[in-house]
Amino acid sequence: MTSLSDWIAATKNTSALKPDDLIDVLSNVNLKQADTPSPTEDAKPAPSSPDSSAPGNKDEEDKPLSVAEKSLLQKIVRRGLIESKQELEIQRKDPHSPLYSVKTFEALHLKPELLKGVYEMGFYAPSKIQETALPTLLADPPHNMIAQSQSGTGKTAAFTLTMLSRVNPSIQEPQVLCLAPTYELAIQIGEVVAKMGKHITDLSVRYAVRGENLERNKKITEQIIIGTPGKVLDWGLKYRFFDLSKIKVFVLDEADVMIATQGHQDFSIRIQKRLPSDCQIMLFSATYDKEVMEFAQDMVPNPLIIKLKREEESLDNIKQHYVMCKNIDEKFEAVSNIYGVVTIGQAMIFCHTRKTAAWLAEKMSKEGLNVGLLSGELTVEQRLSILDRFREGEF
Ligand SMILES: Nc1ncnc2c1ncn2[C@@H]1O[C@H](COP(=O)(O)OP(=O)(O)OP(=O)(O)O)[C@@H](O)[C@H]1O
Repeated sequence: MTSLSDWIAATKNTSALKPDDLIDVLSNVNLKQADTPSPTEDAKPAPSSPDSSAPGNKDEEDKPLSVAEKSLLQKIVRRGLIESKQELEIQRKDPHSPLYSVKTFEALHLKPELLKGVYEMGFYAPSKIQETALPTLLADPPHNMIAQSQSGTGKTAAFTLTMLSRVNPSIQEPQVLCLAPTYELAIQIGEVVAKMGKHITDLSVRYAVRGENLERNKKITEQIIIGTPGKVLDWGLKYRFFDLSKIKVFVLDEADVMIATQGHQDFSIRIQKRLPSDCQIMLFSATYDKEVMEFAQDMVPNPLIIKLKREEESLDNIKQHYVMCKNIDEKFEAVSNIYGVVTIGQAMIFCHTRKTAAWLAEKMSKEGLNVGLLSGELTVEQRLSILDRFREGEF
């Protein structure tokens, strides 16, 4: 069983109250302020509790999310940029290459149509990782790079910018190859390419993912291929739909997810071996443990390695409270009391089991609140849709 502080994980827009006023109001609903994160609560659930029907508890049957699904959800949840205050750790294999960073996109001397695309996406200044990565990625001769930083720090935008600045739209053949671990992640990258490259004329992208097929003896004319390793290997090596030796830029995104997916690592290595020696290779990963590091170093010769330490979530402006409840009905009462005294714009309530979540959602809906249910039985697409609707303020 969990306490209310597990239920009420994040609330925002708690009316116009100042934090101290809020504490006063909350004390009236018997909330205690926590010195430490959520206390444990041993109280047994009342008979009416959905948790009490343990034997048939469907939550035990929850299929865990795959690494790729987690990564996709994280990408969607974190729509905005995470601006890190952490120092970058930079390792250079080539002692002669200059180490510098830029504070503006203009300083990168991008093609005007590309700069326009960047600005239209609302990017006014490079993110921390972009400041250091971009001058190196865009330098001539090109440098290889391994970059590790958590999701949302601007890696996709950094390699997309590099792909788009190196591609020659007047040549109708693949010059840029980007590998992603899943169909969904490939599409996400394609969307960024489309937005950022919107003003580049004659540029097109071909997805090499499940469901995409080509007639034998066809040649791909799109300049950028974004795909999953198996399909790309088939198209490049087995069917020769494009010439791997003409690739100028090779990106391997989500390397940590890649190695967690059966077969992807081998396929990626086989693709990499067919690339020309002057091809620029970039590898990105949210984590960088030993296995990822070994794979990265196999894939990327002579790289600049950039690592950005994970940003600790700051709790400075978040006050935590808890209510001691004997059972789940008391918990519901506590939630209702809070809703009774504070105007809550939006809230996320985390429950211990999906059954509890469904029960609570139904009870709250009956009280006239707009509630969305997000739990294990939904597909990734359904979850994304709920998150989108939440973001749009529907709940
Ligand atoms: N320089 C920037 N200024 C403002 N927003 C940015 C900038 N760079 C990226 N973003 C935005 O920040 C979010 C995260 O960026 P991006 O997807 O490139 O990060 P990432 O490290 O690849 O994370 P993920 O793996 O989750 O995609 C995106 O919404 C992107 O549009």
